[in-house]
Amino acid sequence: MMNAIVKAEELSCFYGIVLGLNNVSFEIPAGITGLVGPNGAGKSTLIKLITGQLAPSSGRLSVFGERPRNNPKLLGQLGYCPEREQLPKDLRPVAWLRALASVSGTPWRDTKAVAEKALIRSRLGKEHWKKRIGTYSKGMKQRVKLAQSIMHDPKLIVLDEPMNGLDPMGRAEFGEILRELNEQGTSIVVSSHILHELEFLCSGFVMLNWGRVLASGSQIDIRKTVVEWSDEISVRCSDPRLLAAHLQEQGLLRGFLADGQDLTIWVNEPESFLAHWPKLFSGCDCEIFEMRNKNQALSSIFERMTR
Ligand SMILES: Nc1ncnc2c1ncn2[C@@H]1O[C@H](COP(=O)(O)OP(=O)(O)OP(=O)(O)O)[C@@H](O)[C@H]1O
Repeated sequence: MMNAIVKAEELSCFYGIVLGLNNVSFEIPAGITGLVGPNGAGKSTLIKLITGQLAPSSGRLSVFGERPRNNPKLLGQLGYCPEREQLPKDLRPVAWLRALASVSGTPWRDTKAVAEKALIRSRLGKEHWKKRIGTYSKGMKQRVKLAQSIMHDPKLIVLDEPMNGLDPMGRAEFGEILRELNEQGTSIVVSSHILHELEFLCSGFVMLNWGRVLASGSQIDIRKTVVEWSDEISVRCSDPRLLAAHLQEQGLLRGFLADGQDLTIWVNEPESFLAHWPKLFSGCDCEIFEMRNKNQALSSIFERMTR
């Protein structure tokens, strides 16, 4: 890939014998990229590798062409927004950010401007600046954390599950802020265990599960992969032949096999089928007991990610 900003080659990271990431290779271009996968998939591990907090156990990872570990020059170009909340309840946001900027080497007289600019960019309304952070909503705290990560004007911001706990409106607003930062030239890597949360925001994804990359690339690339993996679907139901006829009438099937209460179907457009199956099954007088993809692992991931 031309101009990859993050490149992993056969990258592994183990915690003792626990597997964090297992031999993954992928590239992330400039733009907004989602790291998606269920809990324990390896998202935080990857984020900690990108931000130099962990060292690879084997393989290579480069960010803007350089190794992140023990690389202060590179780390100065990265912003990190951790999953955990580590904000002081009793401070007001400007005081907190000024302290951080000062610790990072900004001359004290400049810290006010730096802190305020970051709060404006992360869209924390000025009317809230006089309140203590402890009184803030989840969404407002996220904005303070974001401001914290962009004070030094990084080229890449990495955010670990920033949408967690936000309501749909809060997620949409936070997405807007990230999009605006990206339009101003900052690349963004953002993780979530819910694909749906990031679908509207990210141009590309790295999909992880059990420390492995299931798929990576643009939304279009990934959809193609998912389609290839899951065109065979098994259904246990009260009347397989009736259901097969119902689906066939709608032109959805390439083929089917009915055996007792088991129906195996090969669908033409798995992605759309899996997204709409309740609607497609409705109107058929057949009770559905269970539905599985040929690739079990994928079906559960797919379900969890697309829910
Ligand atoms: N400090 C650690 N010590 C031991 N094992 C760890 C440590 N951190 C993560 N792991 C393990 O590594 C694997 C990947 O975890 P990781 O936190 O990267 O996943 P994740 O996708 O970020 O999940 P979550 O959304 O739950 O944070 C899991 O099996 C996890 O238990």
